[in-house]
Amino acid sequence: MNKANKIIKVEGLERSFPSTEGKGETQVFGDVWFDVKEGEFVCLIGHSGCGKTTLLNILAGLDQATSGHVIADGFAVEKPSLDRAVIFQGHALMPWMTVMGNIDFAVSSRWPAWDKEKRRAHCQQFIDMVHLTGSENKKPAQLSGGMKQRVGIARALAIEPKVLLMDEPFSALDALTRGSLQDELLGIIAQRGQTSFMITHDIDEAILLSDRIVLMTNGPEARVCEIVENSLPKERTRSDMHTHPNYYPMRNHLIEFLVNRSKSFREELASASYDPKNPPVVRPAADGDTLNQVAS
Ligand SMILES: Nc1ncnc2c1ncn2[C@@H]1O[C@H](COP(=O)(O)OP(=O)(O)OP(=O)(O)O)[C@@H](O)[C@H]1O
Repeated sequence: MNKANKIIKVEGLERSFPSTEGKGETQVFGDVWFDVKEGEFVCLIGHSGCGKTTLLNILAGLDQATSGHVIADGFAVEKPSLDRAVIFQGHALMPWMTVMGNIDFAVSSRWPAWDKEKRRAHCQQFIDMVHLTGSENKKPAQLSGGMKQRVGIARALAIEPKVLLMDEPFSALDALTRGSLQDELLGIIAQRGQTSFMITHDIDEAILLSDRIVLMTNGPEARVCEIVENSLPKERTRSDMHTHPNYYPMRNHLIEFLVNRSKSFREELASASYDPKNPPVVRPAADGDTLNQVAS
């Protein structure tokens, strides 16, 4: 795995919509620059309305930026691609199809030349991976919320995307189901070295899953305030991460951002040292935070 290979490059992205007053435009976010490297898990955190879903939709090719670009594996994103699979908040499953049918539909789009037997064997691997063995012939209405989201994960991974894009995939689930799915996702992603980008409101989810966390200030005119490097060991689990000395420095830094800095960032933005192309990179840790400006 080449950590330096940037699979996604977000370059000066801006999205504006016609303002509700009918005059001019309202900028949701602008001058957004960051990247996602091969094999990396990047989370985006920000308050409601800062444009997280809009940004993810642009990464997926489902929406167009007002200005700026997204480069995915060397090419400008202009439309959806099977190289970028999306897992939505809702399950977005086809209700008339079985678990196998939903996954097979995606797999047959990816590899139209494969015969049914080959497709089914491929789908089965991913059904087994998300622990849905035995539920192949069930329809979405016969599944719990967690099972439906497992189908969404299996379907996204089965097309072997270069990047997995996730928009708060566990937010509608109860805490226990969310926890077990986070654990499973962590294991699957580590095993496959899957490059991933996830939007979340959940600080612990971000600390558990991500290598880096992009902090967005409040909208309108949201900006990337900072990039936080995860200072916990890569081999963390949900049950042991709280005991690591770097856990509270990480958590407190993220809470402080959401409670205060996401609102007051305009003052930091005005400081001469802030460069949107190279937002500050901070690594909160028990032995003191390290802050560095990293050239992109
Ligand atoms: N098609 C659209 N037309 C006009 N305004 C839009 C459109 N889509 C999004 N917006 C506005 O853009 C802003 C950001 O919306 P978005 O859903 O991206 O935020 P978010 O950070 O994902 O919020 P949440 O965390 O609540 O899901 C909101 O003010 C929303 O009203």
